Amino acid sequence: MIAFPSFYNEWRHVFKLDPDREISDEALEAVCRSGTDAILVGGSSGVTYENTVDLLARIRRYEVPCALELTDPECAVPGFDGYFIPMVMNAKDTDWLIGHQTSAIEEFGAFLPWDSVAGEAYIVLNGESTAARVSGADCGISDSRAVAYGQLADRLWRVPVVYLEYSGAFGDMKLVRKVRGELRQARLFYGGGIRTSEQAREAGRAADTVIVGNAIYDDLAAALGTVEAVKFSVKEQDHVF
Ligand SMILES: CC(C)=CCC/C(C)=C/CC/C(C)=C/CC/C(C)=C/CC/C(C)=C/CC/C(C)=C/CC/C(C)=C/COP(=O)(O)OP(=O)(O)O
Ligand SMILES: O=P(O)(O)OC[C@@H](O)CO
Ligand SMILES: [Mg+2]
Repeated sequence: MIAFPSFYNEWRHVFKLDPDREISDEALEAVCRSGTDAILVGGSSGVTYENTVDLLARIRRYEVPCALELTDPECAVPGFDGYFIPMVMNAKDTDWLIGHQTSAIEEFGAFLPWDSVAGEAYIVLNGESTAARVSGADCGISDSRAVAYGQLADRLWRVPVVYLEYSGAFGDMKLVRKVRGELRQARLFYGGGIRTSEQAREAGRAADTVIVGNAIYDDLAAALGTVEAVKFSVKEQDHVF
């Protein structure tokens, strides 16, 4: 029997680092030694094999687990602890839901370390974000539609991660709670616009895993403060069956 991937199951707080953005050695050390549960490497644009290898090599000076979000087969660098493959549930063009992923697997699937690979069912909700632009996501969906996307991914497709993505803007925590409350096996990742400890705490109460990205580059001290805020927050309710 093939083991179900679970390298991310205990993660509460994650820092997302973008290979296309510069980070000093000092800042990277602070991020890696912050007590975060993992570093997720990924970006919606400008990610190359070279900048991904370079970032991985620098992160490997530290003990923190490190996973890659695969957004282009060209950037599939070996040596990460795990790999995520995003699928955008609310993409207008199904290429971003299953098209690009299927083509990549058809061509390169034999080289994937499948036991360390997990799908992510993205629901992209900030129309201004790069992920929304790249995938042509329909961000004007109703709450009930977002909940239904989560249920479909979780209950029909058994995708292990549902990712509510507000990249660049702090999202609606009521909706995050609602979507998570309807998941039976998937973990709910939340990411977007976390700039303060209070926002991090709120997100930590609503989601299983909280991802902080852009703040690392814009306000490192505030970003570092989110680790403790998430880790000491208590999730409000657990999965309802
Ligand atoms: C590991 C290994 C050795 C493998 C070798 C074999 C191999 C090449 C296998 C291929 C694997 C595979 C199936 C790849 C899939 C590639 C693919 C095209 C996936 C589609 C990804 C997708 C849906 C992209 C749309 C945009 C999106 C949802 C991106 C993810 C989220 C993200 C990174 C958001 C943050 O972006 P950022 O740039 O920070 O945005 P802001 O400007 O808002 O900050
Ligand atoms: O960059 P921010 O806005 O923190 O969002 C985090 C992450 O969800 C991006 O994919
Ligand atoms: Mg970003």
